[in-house]
Amino acid sequence: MSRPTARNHTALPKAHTLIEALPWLERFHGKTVVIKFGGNAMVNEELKQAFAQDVVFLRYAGLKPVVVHGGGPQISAHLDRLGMESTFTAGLRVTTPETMDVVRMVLAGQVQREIVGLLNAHGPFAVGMTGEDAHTMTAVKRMAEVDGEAVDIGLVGDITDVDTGAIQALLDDGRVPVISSIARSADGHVYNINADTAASTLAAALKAEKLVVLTDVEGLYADWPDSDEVISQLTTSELDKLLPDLASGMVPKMEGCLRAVLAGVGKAHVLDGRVPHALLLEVFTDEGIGTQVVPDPDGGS
Ligand SMILES: Nc1ncnc2c1ncn2[C@@H]1O[C@H](COP(=O)(O)OP(=O)(O)O)[C@@H](O)[C@H]1O
Ligand SMILES: CC(=O)N[C@@H](CCC(=O)OP(=O)(O)O)C(=O)O
Repeated sequence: MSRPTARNHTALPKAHTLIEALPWLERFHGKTVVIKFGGNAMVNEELKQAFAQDVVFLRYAGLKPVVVHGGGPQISAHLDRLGMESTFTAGLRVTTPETMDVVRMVLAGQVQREIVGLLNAHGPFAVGMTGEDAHTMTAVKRMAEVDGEAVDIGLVGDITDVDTGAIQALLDDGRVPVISSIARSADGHVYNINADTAASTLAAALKAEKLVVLTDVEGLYADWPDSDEVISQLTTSELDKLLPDLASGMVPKMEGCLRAVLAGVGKAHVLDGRVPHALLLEVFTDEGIGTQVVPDPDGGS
């Protein structure tokens, strides 16, 4: 079979595309990137495989990707199959002990396994774990806030401590940790953690270079749901002012981005996971996609 020659007229644009990645490869080599793969971004096989290719590409390019996954729609679908209702208060799932069993089974037993399988089709990279493993995330019970009142929503937790030891050991060994948003409390309860919160807390604890949140919208809309104009960049103080006006789906994401950048993560991005290879485009090209949160120029909040 004959190979196209290097003089082929299609070769130069390809070389330009590869060279465009060079400054980013230089900048991010050896750096940790936390990627939150939302349940709503796991729409079809093609997108899931493109996501796995991107993560493995980052790994081969010398970055240290850490995947934190969601699975809200998958949990709701399973509860539905069991004839159990899904109830959300202030964007958080009301989690009874029976619901928690399903959350744990779907996140750690189904969604995480699927992502691990997709990544490991490329090599022995992915190792699945939950926040329970090796005390990676320790939680306390979290209440929801409705009209200024604290509401009990069951076994929903907030992370109080992160032990990055197990994740670091996996990264040092060249692995890609794939983490489900479940955590244990010091007194042995298992809590359901919002996956955006888990990803941003881990990004902060790992002192990641970047947090990338993949979801099912193009980014943060300025005037949602009335307009689809995406805010391309926000500083932490601009985001802080905007947070009280945001609708529920975006609150944990944008709160997480703010928390991560204030804690020293270089940048946080919300990207459209329905666009194939959105992750790769964000990390390795000059293309400005989605919404990025950057530190204030003066270093303040
Ligand atoms: N200002 C906003 N900009 C974009 N999306 C918004 C905004 N406010 C609320 N949303 C909603 O947030 C959703 C994303 O959150 P969520 O459904 O929790 O996704 P995921 O499963 O990826 O975590 C969007 O699909 C949209 O319906
Ligand atoms: C407390 C809480 O609401 N937990 C979420 C955990 C999964 C999640 O956050 O998944 P997405 O990122 O796909 O929404 C839930 O039970 O749905």
